[in-house]
Formats: sequence, structure tokens, C-alpha cells
Amino acid sequence: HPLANVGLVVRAENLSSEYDYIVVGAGPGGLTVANRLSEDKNVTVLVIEAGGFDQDEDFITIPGLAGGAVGTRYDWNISYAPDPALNGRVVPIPRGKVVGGSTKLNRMVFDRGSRSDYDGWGALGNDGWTFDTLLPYFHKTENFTPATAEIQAEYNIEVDPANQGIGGYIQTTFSPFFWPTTKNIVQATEELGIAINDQATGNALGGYYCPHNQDPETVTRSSAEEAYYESAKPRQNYHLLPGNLVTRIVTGNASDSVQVTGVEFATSKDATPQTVKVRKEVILACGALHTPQLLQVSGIGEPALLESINVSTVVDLPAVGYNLHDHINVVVVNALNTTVQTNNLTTDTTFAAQARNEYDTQRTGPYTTPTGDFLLFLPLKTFTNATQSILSQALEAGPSSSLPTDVPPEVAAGYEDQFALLNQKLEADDSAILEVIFADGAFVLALQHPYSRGSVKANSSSMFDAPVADVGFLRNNVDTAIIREGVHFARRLAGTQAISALNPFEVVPGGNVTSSADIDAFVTGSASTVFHPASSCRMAPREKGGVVDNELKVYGVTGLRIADASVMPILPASHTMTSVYAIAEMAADIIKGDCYKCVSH
Ligand SMILES: Cc1cc2nc3c(=O)[nH]c(=O)nc-3n(C[C@H](O)[C@H](O)[C@H](O)COP(=O)(O)OP(=O)(O)OC[C@H]3O[C@@H](n4cnc5c(N)ncnc54)[C@H](O)[C@@H]3O)c2cc1C
Repeated sequence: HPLANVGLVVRAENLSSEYDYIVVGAGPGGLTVANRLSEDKNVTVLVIEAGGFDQDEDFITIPGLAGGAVGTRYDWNISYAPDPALNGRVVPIPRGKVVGGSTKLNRMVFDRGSRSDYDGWGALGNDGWTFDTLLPYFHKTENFTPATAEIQAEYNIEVDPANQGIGGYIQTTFSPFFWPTTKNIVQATEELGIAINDQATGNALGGYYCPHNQDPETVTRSSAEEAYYESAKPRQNYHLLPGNLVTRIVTGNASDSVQVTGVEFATSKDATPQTVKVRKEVILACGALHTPQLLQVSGIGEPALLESINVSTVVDLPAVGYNLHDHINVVVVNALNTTVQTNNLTTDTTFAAQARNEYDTQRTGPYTTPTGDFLLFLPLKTFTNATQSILSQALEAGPSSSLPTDVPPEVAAGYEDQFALLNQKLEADDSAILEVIFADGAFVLALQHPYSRGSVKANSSSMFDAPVADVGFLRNNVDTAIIREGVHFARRLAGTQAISALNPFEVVPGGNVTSSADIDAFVTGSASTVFHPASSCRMAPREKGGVVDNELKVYGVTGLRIADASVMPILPASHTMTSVYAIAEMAADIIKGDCYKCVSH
């Protein structure tokens, strides 16, 4: 039964009254699931997205301007709650509000975590979720093109094409231009005896050259919209409604459980909400901050919270919103004595104009890279000899020092398993604890396996009010101690011959900040986010604080799943987009019943 008004539906009146599947949120999670489900001509699929379409503005499409949509109308423009451990500072947390979600705002780092990251997901009580079961889905998402001959000649990037996907919807490749100081960080890595590996192999450790989600032909961003929406749009059974916020999941009582029957949506807080019915399932993909909020305003969550916002409890599921965590970072900045570097694009008008002309006419030069062409992902032992003292500190602090005081008992129980895993990771060789991104003189130091946890709580019964997202940065001092070691390591990197050759001068925090107390003050005073909130509706057994089971079904409800960053059992040591795509690809197969290998039925 083909739908009328195929593809894009701009007016709610033109929707069908009922669909087989309704997907909420058009980010990488939502667009991927909707695309794969609509491959079956016999089902109808509707995606509802709060944001509209972008206009292919330069700040979205040009790799060298990546991140430029932050703070625009394509961003939710929300912040984490004031953080006592950061001197009460408020850290903004950009989130895409546009078809494509945060893949329109992000920095286009397209990497996977290590085998241990995903095997850890299974070990935390999620049968069927391992590196090996996710690998086919990492492959399925992408269409990888090797580096250009010029980059290959200069950097000799060793990539085994067998580890990359061919034929997927997302175009991935290496940038055709690397900023010249990339050579210095590669050499510094070698000088310190750190191996350079291929991130796609499950050994995303040491240094690696990092692909980006960019199209090698057009040299523009390949977002979830270009990849998964454009290819699904012509289908007779696919609708996407942009510019509408889903305000509530509608439920009714089935014989022995709560049954999802549809969703309510509206264009604005004052508009009268409309309802669309669902036959099979609703799949939530609103991202790690809005998915738990939508559950809560729909009556699925902690009864005391729901009561405080005047929502009646439909499903008593206290874990909703807890376990939120994110990759926290600080930046050590050095001024360098070199002529060609990234800030020339903003400080040197002649350079910038030439670079832009080169991009416009030949699709080469500085604007072809979003930066981050070479990254370091380091086990703790690789960057400090303080492993034992950090482990002792973690054990002494115990699990509770990472958690908000009001945490429900099942969330605390589930955290104990994570705590044991985190402690193992401190001593492990197969698990990265720190990421270092070198962008000319700046060392971005991002903690990959933070101990601290927070929560997301709806602030009112309206989805139009921003949720209170307490990410809990540095709640546990162990996180500060690890970042402190990262600061020492950045200085070791700056002291290598390869980087000394650029005459680095440390501007932030400055060479006189050397004592542990002073470095810690720098950390609390400047720490921010690398934009990877996750795990706020984590996949885990219900008694371990899980919100979804290993088939991504929300506990206590029939016909409701989640497929976005919120289900991650724990963050991987990598950027998060690629893992969200893989989760969503696997989710679609689970829903279709095709995922025999991964999750037992
Ligand atoms: C500035 C920035 C830089 C980043 N850099 C990188 C990077 O370089 N590499 C990387 O791997 N990751 C990066 N990330 C993270 C990555 O983009 C996210 O992890 C990923 O996009 C999360 O996918 P998601 O589907 O969970 O959520 P999102 O991408 O946030 O998508 C959620 C969608 O749901 C919509 N939505 C929310 N609530 C509702 C509702 N009630 N009704 C309807 N629609 C709703 C939103 O508008 C949005 O479109 C970055 C993120 C940002 C913001």
C-alpha cells in the first residue's frame, strides 16, 4: 500500500493516520533505522524530527568549517546544569536540531573504538553485543575510499581495506590535505615509542590516521541526511515530517503490559498537539539528552520525579536518565613558530582567501580537512607511570563517589559492574584512557573512560522546556587525577624533538602551573566536553539500571525501542557517531528479525 505524498511531508494534515513504525528523531540513530526498516516495501515508516532541513550552508558542508553550525538555529542551544565540581560553571552542550541531527554539527571524526570497548558492552550483561557482532554493522554503514595518492605518498597510511566497509551510504575517506604540523605529531608519537595502528581493526590504540565522513568526489560532509535520508526518500512507504517535536509517547493497556499506540507531536508549545497511531513499534532516537526526557514526560521513569512534574506514572522505571556520562576534556595550548597553521584561516586574510579559492576551484587545500587527521588513543600506562596510585585512589573512593546522591538502587548496582570494568581498564593494554587531538599548538586531552556519572531529568511535563542534564563532570576526583597525568603527557609531547622543532611556548595553562594542586585548578576551571553524551537509557539488565534490554526494548512497555547514543552501556574510547550508526544498523536487523548471529530470540 504505497503512501500518498511520498517522502517529505511538510504538513501534518498530509500524514497517514497510522504507520507500522514511527521513528522519533532524524539523527544518525533515527535515519539509519528508518532507512533499513523501509527497505521492506510491506511496511510503512514515519520519521518525526523537531528541526528542519539545513540549506547546505558552507558552515555545514565544507570540512574546514566543520562545527560552524554550533550555536545556530540548527542547534538546540542547551547547556549542562551548573557543575559544582567545575566551580559551578555551566558547560554548553551543542546538539543538532535539524534533519541529520548532530551529524550536521560535528567535527566529522569517523572512528571506531577498540575490541575491548564493545566486548565490555556484552560483559555488562548484554548478550550478543561484542566487537565481532558489531563489526558487520560498522562495515555496512560506510563506503570507504582510501587516501589520495599525495597523502599516501607523504604519510604512508597503512589501512587494510578488508576492515573498511564498501557500498554503505556514508562516504568516508581521509582528508586530501593534512596541516603540515601533522608530521610533527606523527614523529613525536614515534619518538616516544608509541605504535601507529589502523583504528578499524579493533586495535584503536596508540596513534592512528583518522578517516572522516566526507565525500571524496564533492569534498563535502556526508551526514546522516545525505547518507540515510536521501536514499530512503523516494520509497513509496517512507514519510519524514520535519519541524515537529514529539511531545509524548501515547500508551494504552494491553492484557499484561503497557502498549505503545502512537505519538503526540506539535510545532510549538502553544500549538494544539496532534496524534499519529502506530501499528508495530515506536523507535526513539532523540539523542542522549532528549530520549530520557521524552520517556519521562510520557510517564516512563522514576515515580517521584514524574510526580514532581505532574506526570502520572505509566511504567515505574527509575533508571531512565541516570548513568549519563560524556568525554570531558581540557586543552593545553602552545604557541608555535611555524608559518602554516590552522589559525591562519582566521587571522591571515590573504591565506584564507587563497585557501577558499583553492577549495572552490579544485577541492584541495586547507578547507578540505575538518582537522583531527591523526589522533592518539592511549592506555594509561602509555602516558603515565601513576597507574597504581590512580587505581588505589579509585578503589579507596569506591563506586558511590561517582554517582549522584539520589541514584536509584538498581542504577548503583549496575554501576558497580562498570566500576570493576573501569578499574580493569586502568591497568589494561587494550583499552584507551586518554585521547590526544593535536591541532597545531593545542593538545586536546579527552578522558575516554570517566568514572563520574550524572542524570537527565525533565524539568516540566513539556518537551518544549529543556531537560536538566547534570553530566557530573569530575564528580569523582579520580577523573581529575587522570586528566592531570594527561597534562604532564602533553608537556612530554611538546618536549619531543619533533615538536620542539616548532619552538612551542605554553600559553595555557602556562609553564608555571606545575604542582598537582595548580594543575587540578586548571582542570576544574577549564574542563569542557567533546560532545559525546551517552548512556542515559543504557542497555543492561533491568535490575542493573537498564532502561532497554539487549534487543533495545524499553522495559515494561510493548512496542517501544531506543536506537541512539543513550543506549550505550558505557562510552567507548572513540568519538561516538560511528558507534551510533552501528547500533542503529544492528537495531534495524533486530527489529526485522534478521540478527540471528547477534541476539538470541
Ligand atoms: C559539535 C559536535 C561535534 C561532534 N564531533 C564528533 C565527531 O567529530 N565525531 C563523532 O563521532 N561524533 C561527534 N559528535 C557526536 C555525534 O555527533 C553524536 O554522538 C551523534 O550524532 C549522536 O547521535 P544520536 O542519534 O544519538 O543523536 P543526535 O545526532 O543528537 O540526533 C537526535 C535527533 O533527534 C531530534 N529530536 C530530539 N528530540 C526530539 C523530539 N522530541 N521530537 C522530534 N525530534 C527530536 C533532534 O533534533 C536530532 O535531530 C559531535 C557532536 C557535536 C554536537
